[in-house]
Amino acid sequence: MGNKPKSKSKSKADRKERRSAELDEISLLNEWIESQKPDSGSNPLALKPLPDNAPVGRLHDGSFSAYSAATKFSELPLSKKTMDALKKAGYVKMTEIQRASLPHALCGRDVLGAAKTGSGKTLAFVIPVVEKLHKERWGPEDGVGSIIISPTRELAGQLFDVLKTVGKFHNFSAGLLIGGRKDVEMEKERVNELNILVCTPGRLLQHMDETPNFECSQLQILVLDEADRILDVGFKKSLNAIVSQLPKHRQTMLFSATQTKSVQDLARLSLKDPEYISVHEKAESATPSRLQQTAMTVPLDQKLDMLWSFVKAHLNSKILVFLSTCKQVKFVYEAFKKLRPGIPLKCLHGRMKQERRINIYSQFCEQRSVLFCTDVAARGLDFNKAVDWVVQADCPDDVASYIHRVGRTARYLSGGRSVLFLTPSEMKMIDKLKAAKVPIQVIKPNMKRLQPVSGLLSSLLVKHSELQELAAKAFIRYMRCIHIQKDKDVFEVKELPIDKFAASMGLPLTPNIRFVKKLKGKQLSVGESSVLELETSGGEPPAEIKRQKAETNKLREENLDLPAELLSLNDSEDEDVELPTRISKKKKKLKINIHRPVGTRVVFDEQGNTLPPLARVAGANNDDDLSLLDKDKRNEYYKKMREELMKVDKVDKVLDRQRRRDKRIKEKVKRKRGLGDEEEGSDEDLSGSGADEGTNGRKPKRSKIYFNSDSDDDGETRGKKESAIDDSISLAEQEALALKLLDAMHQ
Ligand SMILES: Nc1ncnc2c1ncn2[C@@H]1O[C@H](COP(=O)(O)OP(=O)(O)OP(=O)(O)O)[C@@H](O)[C@H]1O
Repeated sequence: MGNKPKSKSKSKADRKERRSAELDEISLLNEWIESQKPDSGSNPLALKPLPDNAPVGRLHDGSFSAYSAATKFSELPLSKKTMDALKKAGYVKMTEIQRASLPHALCGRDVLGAAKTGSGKTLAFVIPVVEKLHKERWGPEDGVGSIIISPTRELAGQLFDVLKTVGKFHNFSAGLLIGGRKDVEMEKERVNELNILVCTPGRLLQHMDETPNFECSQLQILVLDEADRILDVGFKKSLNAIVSQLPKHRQTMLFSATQTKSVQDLARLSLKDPEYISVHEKAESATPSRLQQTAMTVPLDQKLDMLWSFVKAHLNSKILVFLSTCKQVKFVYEAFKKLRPGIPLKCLHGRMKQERRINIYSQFCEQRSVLFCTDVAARGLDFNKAVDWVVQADCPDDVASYIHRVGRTARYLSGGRSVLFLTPSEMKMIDKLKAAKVPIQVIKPNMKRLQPVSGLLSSLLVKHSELQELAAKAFIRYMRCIHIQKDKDVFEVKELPIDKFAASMGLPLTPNIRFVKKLKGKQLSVGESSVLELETSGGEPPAEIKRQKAETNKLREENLDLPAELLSLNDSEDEDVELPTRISKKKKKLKINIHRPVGTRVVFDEQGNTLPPLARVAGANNDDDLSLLDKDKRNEYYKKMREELMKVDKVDKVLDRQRRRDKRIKEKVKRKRGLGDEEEGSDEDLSGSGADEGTNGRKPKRSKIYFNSDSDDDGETRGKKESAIDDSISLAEQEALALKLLDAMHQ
């Protein structure tokens, strides 16, 4: 007790002493930074490095060491707190981008930094953020001092971790503001106390719009990681809205492996004489030197076979597989999982709940496994233990996207390998990659080692109707994705073997696609009924809208936190889907494709649910997913089913012809009736006569019969009446026959 006042005064004195030491340190750092500023526009990498063990900081003569020539963190004018944290994390030597940009950034300049993937850009902006606020003695009452914006939630989370590492011994408050989190109300209460925000654009804008008293008028530093992505059209509106609420007087830093060079973009951010730092601009390749890159031609309908074979051949690796849409990721993941390849499988896409996304991300960091993902994982992510392979099963949108995807492997000093599957029509991508200094080698796949998976998939789809729906959606999404791609040199729907592709996914029939019209075409091989052609009746949307839509769809795939006005540009989830396995909500979706191949008619049960064509076989043996793989059994079943369906088709055609004839006659009768009215009198008379048919013994007039045939008479009467014009086979008989056949199929 007696000691208490003493220790209190001691701790007060300690605090005072610490504060004064901190102030001294800050003033020394400011002096050091100011006196040794690198020339504006100079490249620190061109300077001769300081000799080993050379003194750093204030020298004997009162001058300071030249930090622009620093190669180690310890040679930079950094606070002790930051230095200790870097040391603790094991960071000693700087990477090239860090050496080139930190001297400029530490003296408050705007920086536009570009360096290969995995080259350490994160520390190049996190250190200046922390140092700036430290030197300004930023505290909770000062509000938001720095904002770091990332295009994806996972990347924002990763940046937040690096910030925690570097700021470990500092006293700032920092917050991760990303969409998909439920605690937004709590966030709103606390966001005004945060000094550093790491966020996605949508969530930041949400706070700007909704959080009372949220303001960033004191902002010191703004950072855009993956800047070219954030400046891209998909984020344009949100970024403009954000920037309009920030003070113009601030430091701005933009980093990416594929940096923007657009003057317009930079003007939007009001950069002041930025330092352009592109450390690998003169390098031989735009990708890491330890990365081995290959590409191979894989016909679209063999893609899944190739992917399956690849996975089976690399069971001890950590593999990242990129596909172009969420639905494909879901389908391939679910289907392959059921086929148990012998390695854990995971999937990551923007439609997943945030918690699950985080779990999957951390599991993949730790485990040898295959992660199927969309471009949500393409940028910035640094999976803890090295990724061995990046497989691009679907062609990336452009060269930049390729570079970021392959950049998930061969990071920092480690090596890695990548393979790109290209359909024959996508091979032009190779020229584009080579022109952008990507050393990619085209190799021939070893077809002997190909393990076909399509047969297994069709069996799976029989058993799991939900998988059939998923496959159909994946198919449609893929087609739409190709359709909206802006680079038509590479992506062309018309070049794709659509029916074969659907079959390779195990689909019993090719789903209809709303945005395209099926037309007969010569590109098709026998057995394929159609090619897809753009529907032109409504007129093509202007290129910019198409592009915005494509971009927005892409962002949706990545589930970035988009503002509502951008989301409204999007089609609803299933807009293009006309699935045989579900009843569409909108009436107009109920289209019948009369051109579909013979034998692909869909069968419904009593509840109106469709039955997969092989459901009967599946029902016979439920124990094993692979039980339907008896080839003979399956072929026999297909043959029988085909015959039955052909019979039904035949009857359908007769019925159709009959109906059309009925219609023609009806119209004729109507026309006649028009005349008859004049001749015979009232309507009453007409209908009455028809109803009386057979009772007065007179042969009724044909027109009256057909007028009545549309009434609610029972089938028998109708049959009798119809027999008056066609005595070969009645409509009722034909319908009964059709029903009988359908019934036979159900059993
Ligand atoms: N100076 C350093 N010393 C040792 N390791 C470092 C250093 N700088 C960065 N790293 C490590 O290198 C890896 C890649 O760094 P980082 O994620 O910052 O790369 P990047 O350039 O941002 O890549 P991308 O373009 O893919 O976003 C990380 O694991 C990081 O911890």
